[in-house]
Amino acid sequence: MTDPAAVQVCGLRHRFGDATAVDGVDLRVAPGELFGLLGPNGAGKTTTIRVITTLLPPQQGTVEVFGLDVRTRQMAVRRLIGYVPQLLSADPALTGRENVALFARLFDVPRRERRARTAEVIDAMGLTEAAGRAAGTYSGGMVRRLELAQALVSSPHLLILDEPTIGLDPVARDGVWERITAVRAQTGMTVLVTTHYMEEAEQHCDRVALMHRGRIRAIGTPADLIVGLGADSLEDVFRSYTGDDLETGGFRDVTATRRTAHRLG
Ligand SMILES: Nc1ncnc2c1ncn2[C@@H]1O[C@H](COP(=O)(O)OP(=O)(O)OP(=O)(O)O)[C@@H](O)[C@H]1O
Repeated sequence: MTDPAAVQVCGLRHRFGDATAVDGVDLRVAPGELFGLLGPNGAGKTTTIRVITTLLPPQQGTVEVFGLDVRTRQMAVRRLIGYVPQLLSADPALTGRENVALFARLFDVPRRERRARTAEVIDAMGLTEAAGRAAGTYSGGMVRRLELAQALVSSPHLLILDEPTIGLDPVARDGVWERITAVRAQTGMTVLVTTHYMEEAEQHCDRVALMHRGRIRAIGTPADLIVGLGADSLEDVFRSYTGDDLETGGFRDVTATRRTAHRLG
């Protein structure tokens, strides 16, 4: 039997009242892959991710994580996943080390392994020197890396990151990607990331899915999508699928940036 996909989404649909957020999504992420789910604000990316992480039950369609149905094996799925949401998940009053240790307890890292595991992920995220300081004193990039450490402390098989670099300056963004890439190289972990920074997706993702108005419009390696359309960049590919939506406020950068800036405010 072939190994199950890290994530298998079939015919997923999700409505909020009259609005359809996800409109028949099919998606397969292979084990070990770094997969990017791309799309403007409102495309349905976060809703899709919330179903994959078991935070929202699927209304229609099926979702499996390493062969486990999110509907019937919720707890088993949660144990396989590390999730960094867009919104705050670090406590500004706790030190970096205390924040990570808290996640180690929450995610049932065995007591005798907690201290070493906490130190290991803090080190992997380049936060050893700052680990004794309150997270409220961290820069935006450090907070992101702290949240990555929190998600990694339970050694997840699948790391899910919702807009990991939003609101960060280019140096901090590079720092976050550098750490993600290093952990992945070391562990072979599967990474599913949403981003609307096309150049980052082009540079770091093995494959991407372009999502727009609840549907997947294109899926493939960035290079194949670019060559397939005779485009110059992934940004061009995206524009050809989403049309004017990019200009008419599709990427509400400012709102999203503010949301991040206020996370620890
Ligand atoms: N809890 C909710 N109640 C009502 N509508 C919602 C809810 N969550 C999402 N929506 C709507 O569903 C659609 C898809 O939203 P979703 O957050 O999944 O998109 P997204 O691609 O992740 O965008 P963003 O980058 O802004 O997070 C949007 O029109 C949004 O307004």
